Amino acid sequence: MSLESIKYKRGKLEVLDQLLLPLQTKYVKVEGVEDGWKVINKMQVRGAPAIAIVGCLSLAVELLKDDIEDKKIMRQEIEGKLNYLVSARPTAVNIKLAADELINLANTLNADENVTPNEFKERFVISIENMLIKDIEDNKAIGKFGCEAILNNANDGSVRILTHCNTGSLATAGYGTALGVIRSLNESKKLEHVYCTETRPYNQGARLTAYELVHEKIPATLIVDSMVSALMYTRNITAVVVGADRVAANGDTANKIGTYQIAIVAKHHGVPFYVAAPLSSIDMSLTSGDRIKIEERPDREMTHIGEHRIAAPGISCWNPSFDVTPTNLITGIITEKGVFTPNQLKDVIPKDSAVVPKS
Ligand SMILES: CSC[C@H]1O[C@H](OP(=O)(O)O)[C@H](O)[C@@H]1O
Repeated sequence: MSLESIKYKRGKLEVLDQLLLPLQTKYVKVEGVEDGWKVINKMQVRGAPAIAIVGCLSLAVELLKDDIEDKKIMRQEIEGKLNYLVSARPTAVNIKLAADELINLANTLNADENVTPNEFKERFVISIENMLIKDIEDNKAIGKFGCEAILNNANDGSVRILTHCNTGSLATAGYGTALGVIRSLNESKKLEHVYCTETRPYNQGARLTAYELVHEKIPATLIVDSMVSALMYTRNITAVVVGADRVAANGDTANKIGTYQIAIVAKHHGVPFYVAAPLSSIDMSLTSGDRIKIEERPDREMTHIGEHRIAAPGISCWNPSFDVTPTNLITGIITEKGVFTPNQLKDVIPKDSAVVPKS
């Protein structure tokens, strides 16, 4: 068993092939941006933060192999390759924000006459490598703040949490976002039980979240997506914690398909609903969630499990990979800077952030 989704050392990148989990642990080499695009698009690696990190590391690996000596050409190559990587999956914003920041860095390094081509390459690659470290630091902070927020609102000593999809070490550089909150609750000895949804059709919950929870001996039960209402009716769920692929400026949140209906059920039962996401998942350039592009995935992901067909041949399918939960259903957004209500986001994002619309 391995929870290390990304294996990297300078010049060498491998990703855990999550299509084969939980039965097979196999790492796939990523030797450049073509490989990076493919492993992201095929969902061999997935999860908004992991997509950004693997995409950018694939560029770092390729850049170190190039013998380009002209900074202007290097800058142009970098911009083109980053835009290509962003096209692998449209909904998660993390890779777009990372690309914007790296293009800004490349422009700065290119314009600085005191920076040699080798210094350009070295500083650019270090900037990407730092993403691995920062992501884990951010996730630990998200875990801490989320744990505190949930325990502050819990009446009895122990808590019962529902989560959807996979937001753990397999979706990030490590520790996880919503699953990071669950790990922090477990470390606080206040976690009574976790319920994770199967998360059809890719089954991130049954195949990945269950895998992480069993691996760390966290008390958990797998439920079918359609059981969420019955679970809240029969069990005293303390809170729901989910991840995010793109949070709009007003707090509307795009996350794995099924999140929206969980939020509706949570509202009906008076269960607090939290989104756990780093600031790099917040897109301040979008005023609301109805402007978030929702990826539609191949029918086969619904009609088959592996090679085995489970749906009648000839039936048409609709397979959006995400839905948008409106801000009025969200109790709080747990970030590495603290927990905020949706309408506080505009005060949290740094004014010089790449995504703050320039007035
Ligand atoms: C911290 S991962 C965020 C997000 O990404 C997952 O989607 P996918 O498995 O399709 O990449 C899911 O929506 C998680 O909540």
